[in-house]
Amino acid sequence: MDASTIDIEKLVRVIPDYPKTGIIFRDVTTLFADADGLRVTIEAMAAPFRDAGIDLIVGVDARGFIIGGAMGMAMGKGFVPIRKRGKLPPEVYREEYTLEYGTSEVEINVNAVPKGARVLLVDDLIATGGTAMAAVKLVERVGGTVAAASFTIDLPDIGGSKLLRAQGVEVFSVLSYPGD
Ligand SMILES: O=P(O)(O)OC[C@H]1O[C@H](OP(=O)(O)OP(=O)(O)O)[C@H](O)[C@@H]1O
Ligand SMILES: Nc1ncnc2[nH]cnc12
Repeated sequence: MDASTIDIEKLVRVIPDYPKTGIIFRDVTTLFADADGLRVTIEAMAAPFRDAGIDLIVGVDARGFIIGGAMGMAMGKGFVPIRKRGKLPPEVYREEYTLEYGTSEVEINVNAVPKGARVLLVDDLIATGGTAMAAVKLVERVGGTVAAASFTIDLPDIGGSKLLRAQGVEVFSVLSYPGD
């Protein structure tokens, strides 16, 4: 099956008012539990960046890890994790940020990215862009550049993808939900 014959949107479960009232939660675990859904999504996320001179994939704890390893395999690149606070061994850099339903802190190992590396940032979803902007800052602090970012889902009206583009990052998403 290819992207034209599988409706991946149908595989994303929608949960209103989770984890807080007013949030429409878009759950990709149902999409990734489906073999064709997983493959078609990863291929679609990788396709725009095959000739973009990407050196490395970086993904954010935890749903970004499901995508990150698969993207590394699909593109023949390595994968580096950005983790929630306290999960990586020293030495790390840390950034605090706000997301659609709270605040959090993420970390990267100080030597995780070769100096000057062109990074493709991947995650399941961009809403406020708080998580992605924290990831951009961490990659820059270790000497790399986020050249592009690929998401399964964009919630464009919340503004994160616009913020990221304003930083000079090329942004792609497979699915988009205006109005969320
Ligand atoms: O654009 P933002 O408003 O920052 O929201 C997007 C982030 O929110 C979710 O992660 P979450 O922090 O819920 O962690 P999880 O992957 O561990 O579920 C999602 O996987 C993104 O990383
Ligand atoms: N609406 C949403 N659905 C799933 N994950 C999210 N992360 C931030 N906002 C989200």
